[in-house]
Amino acid sequence: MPYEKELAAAKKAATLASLQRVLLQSDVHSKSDKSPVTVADYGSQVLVSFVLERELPSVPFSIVAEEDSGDLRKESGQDTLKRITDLVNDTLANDGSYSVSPLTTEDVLRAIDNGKSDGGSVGRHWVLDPIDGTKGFVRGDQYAIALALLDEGKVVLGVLACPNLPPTSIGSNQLHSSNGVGSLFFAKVGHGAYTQALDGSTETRVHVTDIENPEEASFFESYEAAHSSHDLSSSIAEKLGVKAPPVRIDSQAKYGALSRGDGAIYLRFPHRGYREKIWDHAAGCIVVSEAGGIVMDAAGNPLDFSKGKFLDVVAGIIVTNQKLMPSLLKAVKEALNEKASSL
Ligand SMILES: Nc1ncnc2c1ncn2[C@@H]1O[C@H](COP(=O)(O)O)[C@@H](OP(=O)(O)O)[C@H]1O
Ligand SMILES: [Mg+2]
Ligand SMILES: [Mg+2]
Ligand SMILES: [Mg+2]
Repeated sequence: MPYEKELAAAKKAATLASLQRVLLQSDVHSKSDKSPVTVADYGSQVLVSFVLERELPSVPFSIVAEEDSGDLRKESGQDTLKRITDLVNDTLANDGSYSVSPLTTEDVLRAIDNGKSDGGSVGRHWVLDPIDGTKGFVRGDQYAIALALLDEGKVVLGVLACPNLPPTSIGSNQLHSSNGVGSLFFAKVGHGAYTQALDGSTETRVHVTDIENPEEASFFESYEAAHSSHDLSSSIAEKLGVKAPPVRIDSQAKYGALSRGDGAIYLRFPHRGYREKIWDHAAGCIVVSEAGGIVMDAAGNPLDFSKGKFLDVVAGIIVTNQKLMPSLLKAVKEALNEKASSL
């Protein structure tokens, strides 16, 4: 079966990365674009790179990943580098599946730098967001380890590990895992999407909701208003006739929750000038598509992951089922036109 080994390796990598035990509020740093990064973001990138290299030793290796080692190579980054190294070694030792001598700080820097690839339309490239939703992670809310594989520019498999998303469906007031077990979602092109509890229970196939009436639909959007216009999505929801208030959660956990029918629509409208990155959508996109949903930009184009690390979309990203997409696209067009004429 195509991509079977790769999917198994990706599940193992994302699951191991989700087992890091960290003190939440500490160790938050600011990157040059002012966005936060934590010891756990780096640790996760190291662990995923390490597991993929171990599990797929014969394959040439390319990863397009969010984090880089620049700040950790500076004098001011030495403390953080040490903490990342300890965290990764603790996680590997607790897991026990790999008998290795502890990684050195040099090994850690090298593993982070494995993520330097530019991706593109030729060959195979892993796409990694080691912690998606860092702000959610720091708050103790939703976050995801998101890993996908591109082959000739197309996403062929994806895995989302969501440590704070309960394995049973969420309502708007039950967003947190009550027993501490999270959810894993995975999909392979042409083979459907599946979920299992992050502690490894049996897998079940997932489908997006089959709701046709927008009045019965609920929608997801970013928790952070800086990441997506809440005004625009409420205007779209109103035009469409959605009654329920927005469900705001961080990260690609939104794609996971949508793939199992917890909500019907995901709206994302970044503010002017922001360019989306492939690692923020690749894994979520294949999980939802294989669950029967559709992911498009606001002009109705499919997402193109073949152009390098950026994902150039028209105006925003919208996700829903086949039945609701035509009326959603119409509502989006109207809301965008209204916004343009009011400027
Ligand atoms: N100004 C902005 N507009 C849109 N997205 C942004 C943004 N700043 C950061 N992001 C992205 O939004 C992601 C989180 O998505 P969400 O809003 O759905 O929780 C972040 O991922 P990281 O947390 O991996 O950096 C980051 O890539
Ligand atoms: Mg980030
Ligand atoms: Mg992200
Ligand atoms: Mg991230």
